[in-house]
Amino acid sequence: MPTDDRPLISLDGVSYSPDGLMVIDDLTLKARERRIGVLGRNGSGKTSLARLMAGLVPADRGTVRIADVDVARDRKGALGVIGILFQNPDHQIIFPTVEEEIGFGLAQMGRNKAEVADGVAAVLRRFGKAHWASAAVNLLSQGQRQLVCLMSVLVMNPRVIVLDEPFAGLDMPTTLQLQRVLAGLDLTIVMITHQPDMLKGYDRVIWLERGAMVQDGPASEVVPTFTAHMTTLGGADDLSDLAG
Ligand SMILES: Nc1ncnc2c1ncn2[C@@H]1O[C@H](COP(=O)(O)OP(=O)(O)OP(=O)(O)O)[C@@H](O)[C@H]1O
Repeated sequence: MPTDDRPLISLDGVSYSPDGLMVIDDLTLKARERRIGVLGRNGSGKTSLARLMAGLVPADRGTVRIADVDVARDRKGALGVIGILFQNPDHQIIFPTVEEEIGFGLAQMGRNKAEVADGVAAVLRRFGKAHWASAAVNLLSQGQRQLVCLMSVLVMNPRVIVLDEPFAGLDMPTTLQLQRVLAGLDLTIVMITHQPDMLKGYDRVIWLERGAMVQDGPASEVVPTFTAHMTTLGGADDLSDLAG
């Protein structure tokens, strides 16, 4: 059977330099793996890379294509191929009720009212949360709000989701529950984190420093090197090495 060898994620010579500061420096990345991690210290450019991948900011040089969609130029096309989940759900949520929040993306994609309602009901059912439909988002816990954000992304049926430190601020049981939900998703996940233990078993891990790749390989190779390096840095006797 013929296979499609084109990369699902394709960054070509991407540079991003807001206010003249080089944040992402000539990055090229072709990826088709299902579980991809991006590791790096504070300020290494991880969030900027996530935003570039989702097409939320345009590259100053180079192109970002997800499933052949130029995500910065074709915003409507981008919604159907890539979704992003931020660290803080409150930076993502804009509507007062769960159903409005989840339906927004579908409306942006041009779906009519009935299609939006069907899509929202289906994703709520899928997660056993049909009773949340008319709930006020601000009365939910942070973990529940993060799940609303995840449903808001999944309802658009993207090929890829980028998760930018999605468990920060969540307690251990909530983190473990959300991790289980994510593990069961039949799509490509790009997990942005500075915590190597989040990437156990990942097919591919990119270690980013100062907007450039330090190492690129399976988690079993990159995670131990990254951890050893971070431990050495953490053992230094002052704060002079704080990034930024
Ligand atoms: N729009 C912008 N204007 C100016 N500087 C920016 C902008 N976006 C990012 N930066 C700078 O680029 C660097 C990388 O930021 P980024 O948030 O991408 O890193 P990060 O690896 O996600 O960091 P953290 O782990 O601390 O969230 C930082 O020094 C940040 O201040």
